[in-house]
Amino acid sequence: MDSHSLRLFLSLADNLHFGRTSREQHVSPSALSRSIKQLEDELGAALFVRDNRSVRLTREGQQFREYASEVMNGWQAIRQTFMQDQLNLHGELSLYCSVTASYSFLYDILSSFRQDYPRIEMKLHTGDPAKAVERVQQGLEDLAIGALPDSLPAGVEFQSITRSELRFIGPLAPQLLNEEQLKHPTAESWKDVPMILSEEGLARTRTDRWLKSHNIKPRIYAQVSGNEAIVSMVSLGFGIGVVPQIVLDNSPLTARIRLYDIQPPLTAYDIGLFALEKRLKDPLIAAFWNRQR
Ligand SMILES: CC(=O)[C@](C)(O)C(=O)O
Repeated sequence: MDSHSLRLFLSLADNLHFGRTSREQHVSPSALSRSIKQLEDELGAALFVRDNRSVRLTREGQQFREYASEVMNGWQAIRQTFMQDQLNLHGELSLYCSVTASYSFLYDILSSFRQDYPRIEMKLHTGDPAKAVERVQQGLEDLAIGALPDSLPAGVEFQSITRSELRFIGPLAPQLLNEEQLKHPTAESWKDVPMILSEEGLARTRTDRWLKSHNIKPRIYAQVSGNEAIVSMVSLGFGIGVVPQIVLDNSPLTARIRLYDIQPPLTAYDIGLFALEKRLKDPLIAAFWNRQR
């Protein structure tokens, strides 16, 4: 039994007409019959007497009608209270994320959050997601979005939102890696390959580990902060780089870069929300945190 089946029952009890009830409640006649039948099975009593022409409530049906309308009134009242609480919650919430995150999955999250909590003002700060955890730790942000590190610092909570592969990318022109270099990356064959790397963060650690496992000492052309900046440097032909797929999916420059198939691939990113554990009790932070689950 759920609020939907109670609503259908009450409507049929008012209308005493299957066709009209199914139209009013936007359900098919067969779904309506099924729902009523299920209620009757659960209760072990017939609620309606049906014959070809008419529908009538049984005595049990009349009793159940009183019960159902009390439950529905209680349900409406509690929903109203919760909605009022949401509407009353107000203040500022700061969120740090990359430009990519703000265009992609965060867009939907923020637009529905705003509908439910119209009086909470979001302060969005964009930057390099490699700084997400430290910005939350330093108390500069209430919440931040970034990739889950191999070990999460004590006191910081993480909640996953999406996954994204880490991809090696290069410019369309000039061609910086040939087939041989891709199939057999060695210190010798890669020694002159220019690389654009993140200054810090997980992509950097994972790339460094990969390079080391092939004994490659990278020729670092530039170190940049933020994945969007890596894509733009790479598309300009300055070097090859490593970025999460989601950044490519949202980049205006994808037509100017190529993807390299490097095996085995780097470990994918688990992208999500960070907050300080001790601050999760703050009603504004909790409102945002708990609705992602
Ligand atoms: C880690 C993160 O926030 C993203 C979305 O993958 C990114 O922008 O790099």
